Amino acid sequence: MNHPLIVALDFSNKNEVFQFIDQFQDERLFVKVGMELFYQEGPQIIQEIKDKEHQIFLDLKLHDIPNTVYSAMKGLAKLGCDLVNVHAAGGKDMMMAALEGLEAGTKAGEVRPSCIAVTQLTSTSEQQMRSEQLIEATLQESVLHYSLIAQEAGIDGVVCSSHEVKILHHHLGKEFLTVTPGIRLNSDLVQDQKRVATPDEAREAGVSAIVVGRGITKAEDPYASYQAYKQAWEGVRI
Ligand SMILES: O=C(O)c1cc(=O)[nH]c(=O)n1[C@@H]1O[C@H](COP(=O)(O)O)[C@@H](O)[C@H]1O
Repeated sequence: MNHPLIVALDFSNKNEVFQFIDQFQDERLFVKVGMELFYQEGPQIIQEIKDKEHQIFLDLKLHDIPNTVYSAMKGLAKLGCDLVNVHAAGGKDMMMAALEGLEAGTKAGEVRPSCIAVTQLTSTSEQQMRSEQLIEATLQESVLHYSLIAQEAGIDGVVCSSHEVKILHHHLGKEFLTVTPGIRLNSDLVQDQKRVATPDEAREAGVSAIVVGRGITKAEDPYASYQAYKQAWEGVRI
């Protein structure tokens, strides 16, 4: 993965999606289709976006028993996305089933989508994690633990916040993908996110890909905002 800035297409219908995408005539984007859009427009939205030659992260965060996740991933693999995800809390067997489903559903001659596991949502604080999930470890320890079981299951990487990336690199190596939402420019509102970072901080932490939604899609000038995020994210990578 070549350090993409992934734009979260959190829109409720395809008119809004294409109004947004059509502003980027000269750019091949990496976009994220999440639950809001997928549940309302269905699987055909994926092909319509692919027809415009954009790369796709299908973010449905699967979390169910291994058999169900296997079958769901087998179906999703046929859509030909670049990246999909599961919740690491579903467990190692479930993550292995997800990968087997993806292998089974990928068309001959095509590469299976990369699969990453959500560790602790970026909208979760350490205090919430402790009181609501009854996890006594620190948030970093919990993210590291989920990442370790994801790696043992053969998963390609994780979704976490930029704050946990250095410790993941230390224990899991730099090849293991780290995809971080909760990205904000200093001038942006934090909204419902808890563990946020700027694009520069994410780059300095060595993040593989950042995910940006409202900071771009709800900006007065989405194209200018995308360019501002991209510039900050690309900076000078070491
Ligand atoms: O899996 C994700 O993409 C995800 C995981 C996570 O821990 N936090 C998180 O915010 N996301 C997604 O990343 C996007 C962030 O959007 P903004 O907060 O608007 O930038 C949303 O589409 C979320 O669904």
